[in-house]
Amino acid sequence: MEEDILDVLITLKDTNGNTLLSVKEIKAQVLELMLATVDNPSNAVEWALAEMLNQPKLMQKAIKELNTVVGINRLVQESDLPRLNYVKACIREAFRLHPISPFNVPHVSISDAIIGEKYFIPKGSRVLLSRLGLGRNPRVWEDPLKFKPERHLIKEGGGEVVLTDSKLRLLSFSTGRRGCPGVKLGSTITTMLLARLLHGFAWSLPPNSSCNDLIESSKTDPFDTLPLLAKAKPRLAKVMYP
Ligand code: HEM
Repeated sequence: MEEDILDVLITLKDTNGNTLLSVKEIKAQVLELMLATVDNPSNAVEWALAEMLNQPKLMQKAIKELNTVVGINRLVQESDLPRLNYVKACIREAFRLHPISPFNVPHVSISDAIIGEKYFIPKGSRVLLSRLGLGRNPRVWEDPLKFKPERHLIKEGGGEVVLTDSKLRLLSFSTGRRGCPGVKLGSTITTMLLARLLHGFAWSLPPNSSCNDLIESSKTDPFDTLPLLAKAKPRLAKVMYP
């Protein structure tokens, strides 16, 4: 039988052949994986939906892409994801504008370093990267507070949009040896979630929705109120829904 991650954690041994991780440590590892896998995609997708409901033209563009790539006679499959570039651009924009936390997890420098020929970081410094500072930096992003997925589309040659940014112009999965090891899985889950929600349902805002206020307040207080309230109506044939 194939081992899953829990089997691997339980059977890990130290150099003397003794069990490496205690039950408490295994629980902590599993909890961390579950939080990383659930919280990041749901936060990005919820914000992408809110922004797209606030600018219905963007929603229409994404639906057009889904109708072309997938059609309406089957559900979105993993093999469709490389071609759903507009949907991925919307997710990148949600990562840029609405990160799940203000800072990346702290790192400690293991030696003296000079960054960008300007900044001296002494050995032992605790370094925090500001996700908001990167994603909303007006020197990097034109009209930084505007949700504009088009900025992530690769103009020449129509290359594939990916959710990582190795130059750290925005912080999605971070980079380097402590960067997220779940890039492939995280990208698949997030893109599939948004693609299936948009493909399977027509979304609208209830009367007197506070969606616009939510987005406006996120410009001044980025970690202000969620959840988003929205109505979903099936848009595919009845047999398509299990
Ligand atoms: C959209 C989905 C995800 C996003 C945006 C995301 C983002 C991140 C970020 C920003 C970090 C910190 C990197 C750093 O310290 O510089 C991180 C670390 C980590 N992520 Fe993810 N992640 C996602 C999904 C996942 C998934 C699916 C898994 C595993 C199943 C995972 C496992 C981890 C682990 C174990 C670390 C700690 C790595 C280390 O400290 O060396 N993540 N993630």
